[in-house]
Amino acid sequence: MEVRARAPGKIILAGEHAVVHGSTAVAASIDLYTYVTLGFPTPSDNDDTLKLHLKDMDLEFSWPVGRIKEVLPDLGSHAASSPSSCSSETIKAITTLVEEQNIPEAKIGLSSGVTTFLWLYTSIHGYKPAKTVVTSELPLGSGLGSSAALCVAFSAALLALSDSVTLDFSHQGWQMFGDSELDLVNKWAFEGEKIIHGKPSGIDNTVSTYGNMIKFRSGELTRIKTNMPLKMLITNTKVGRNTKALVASF
Ligand SMILES: Nc1ncnc2c1ncn2[C@@H]1O[C@H](COP(=O)(O)OP(=O)(O)OP(=O)(O)O)[C@@H](O)[C@H]1O
Ligand SMILES: C[C@@](O)(CCO)CC(=O)[O-]
Repeated sequence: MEVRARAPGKIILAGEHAVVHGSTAVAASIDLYTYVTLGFPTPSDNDDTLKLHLKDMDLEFSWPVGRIKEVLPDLGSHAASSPSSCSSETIKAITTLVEEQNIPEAKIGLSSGVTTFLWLYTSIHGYKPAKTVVTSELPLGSGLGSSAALCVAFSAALLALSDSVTLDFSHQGWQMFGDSELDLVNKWAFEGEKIIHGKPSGIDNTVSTYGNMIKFRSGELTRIKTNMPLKMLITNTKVGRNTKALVASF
């Protein structure tokens, strides 16, 4: 069985950065998406590995599930329905798994995304073998929420194949999650964002999860419903920045 999830990027219209310190911000989703495809091998595939393919980045990772068990022996009973934070010991253990993959120096910035994947995957599906493919229309590190879209798309795909979400697999095309399922996606995505971002306010994963426009303050979300599409011209300066470092400097 295979699922494909997509999550949009965002633009913050007011309150960027100040939102980290409890001010109100307004954000809108944009029509550029990150896509995650997830599938489990069948027994006849004889494949006992967890695979991640970052297609646009031309990077492929593969971990034998036995190795994941060795490094992360204490996952306990993974519970898709109860999002939890990644402890510093677990981050250290996952970092070992990421370092063993020898990411080339020029692409080392992607390692936090890979760490986040391993945390979300093992928290929701434990030691199960799987194949995951990521593609994205979003530029990374440009303020358009690529990390949040990645976390939301990971969470949505992982939850779609868990017992916590019921989907109609005979349906062709995109399906929308219900409100309680979106809530779960958003909570897991926030836990993922914490790994990439350090101290996120949660606005990026929230607008990527619910779409449209939102007002956000200290974790409180107000959905702004508009039937009028908002036209925005976004210019890519191609000057990247690292949001984790920026937020930490305030
Ligand atoms: N498609 C992707 N594949 C792998 N990693 C990704 C992908 N998209 C985002 N990431 C991870 O997110 C990091 C970029 O996050 P960062 O928060 O710095 O920028 P952003 O999310 O694009 O911008 P902002 O948070 O300011 O809106 C990358 O370094 C990488 O670790
Ligand atoms: C810079 C910031 O305000 C938005 C990043 O897109 C950080 C955050 O709210 O987590």
